[in-house]
Amino acid sequence: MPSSPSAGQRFREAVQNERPLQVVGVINAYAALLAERAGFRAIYLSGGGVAAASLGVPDLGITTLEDVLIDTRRITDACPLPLLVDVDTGFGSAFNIARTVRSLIKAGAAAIHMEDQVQAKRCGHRPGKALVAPEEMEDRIKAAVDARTDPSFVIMARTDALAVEGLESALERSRRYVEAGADMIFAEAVTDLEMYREFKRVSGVPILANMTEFGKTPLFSTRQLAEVGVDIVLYPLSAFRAMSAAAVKVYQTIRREGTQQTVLDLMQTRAELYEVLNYYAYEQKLDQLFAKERRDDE
Ligand SMILES: C[C@](O)(C(=O)O)[C@H](CC(=O)O)C(=O)O
Ligand SMILES: [Mg+2]
Repeated sequence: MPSSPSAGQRFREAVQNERPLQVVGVINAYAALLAERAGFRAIYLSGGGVAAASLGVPDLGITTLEDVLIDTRRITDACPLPLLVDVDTGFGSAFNIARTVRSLIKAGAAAIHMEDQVQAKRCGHRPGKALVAPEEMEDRIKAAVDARTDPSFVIMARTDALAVEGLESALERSRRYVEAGADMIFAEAVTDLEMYREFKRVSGVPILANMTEFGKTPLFSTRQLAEVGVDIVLYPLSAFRAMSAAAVKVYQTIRREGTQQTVLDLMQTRAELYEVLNYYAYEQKLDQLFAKERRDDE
């Protein structure tokens, strides 16, 4: 067991210290550095984001544990903030879920969210979702909890039931998932602010609200969400959507105009990039090392 607070402990502390805790999606290690500089205390690896950005495929359960681990490791190597990772349905049955949990802890993740959809899952804000029985989801949660090598590692259960079975069922499932060992609840595709209050009441654990854009949930403010007891607010793909729109503009302009002159103001400058990466400190280190080598040679 590590002596300094584990990633899971740091995530739990962040949930306590900031109310509600804003968690932003980081599509790669560099985005994680940008989020850290903007002042966020926790970051997120989106399943839809791994699918789209790392593989160029839709969010339909196509990615594997390995795909998610690669992105997780790169992010946790670069950035100390606690990372919540989307593991979709856990990547298999009980033993696979155990492996998912153990591997993600080793990869430096702080928390996972796992959902009650069938393995051929869909984005939570699209039609055609199908769920497993609550008993099967309870088994998934028990497998995850049992596999934890760090008791602070956060197992968050996501329920997609609201859109499929209605509010009563979603609430009942949340209650059961907490009883099975889930530390926190992710109420997916919520349509009314007041519903969060119900999720909080029945589950009695921290609640996450997903403020993904262009979906089923209105873009509530942190103040509105705090009033109904939400503990964590997620912005899974906001920066990725903005980066992608900027990229389209830049590509189209260069192609059309034969120069990037008119889109320079969309770009981060070289100096800004280097500042984020601490480039000059690396350069100085190199200079020192080489100077030392030269002295050693003399
Ligand atoms: C949170 C989510 O699971 C994700 O993978 O980022 C997605 C987000 C989205 O597609 O907008 C989801 O809500 O299903
Ligand atoms: Mg997802």
